[in-house]
Amino acid sequence: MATYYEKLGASTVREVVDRFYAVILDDVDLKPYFDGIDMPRLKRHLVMLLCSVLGGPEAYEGRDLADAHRGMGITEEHYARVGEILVTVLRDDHGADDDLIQHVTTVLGQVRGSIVEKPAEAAG
Ligand code: HEM
Repeated sequence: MATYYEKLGASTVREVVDRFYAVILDDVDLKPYFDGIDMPRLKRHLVMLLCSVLGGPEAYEGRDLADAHRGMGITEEHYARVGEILVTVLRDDHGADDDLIQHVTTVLGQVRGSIVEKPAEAAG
């Protein structure tokens, strides 16, 4: 059976990552996190990560996600927004099917705890 990676294709993954960061850098709340960041390197690492999450042969050679995001004070809300951007780009711009979206959503749930440092305030 074809992996998600085979269905989508490596060049599509690169397009997804390009578009993903373009949308993020266009968001006034998210942009400041990326000030001074080496974007080509960041893109390369996210492409590797996404390829391996989707079942491709690339090994992820970036930093551990908790180490990479430590001290940024990423909020629950910003994490959710970034996750939505990724899902929207995959689904609406690149026609990813429900199975693939479900898989990515599951992984986003799994890594959330390593990236979010400021959980949403409890209501009330
Ligand atoms: C949604 C899930 C996320 C994934 C899968 C993800 C993935 C990654 C990856 C693979 C890297 C590169 C690590 C390395 O340098 O080796 C990275 C770095 C980074 N991420 Fe994320 N990220 C996520 C969410 C976020 C959010 C919500 C923000 C901020 C709003 C963010 C901001 C950054 C920044 C600024 C860096 C660069 C760190 C540096 O180079 O010093 N990320 N992320």
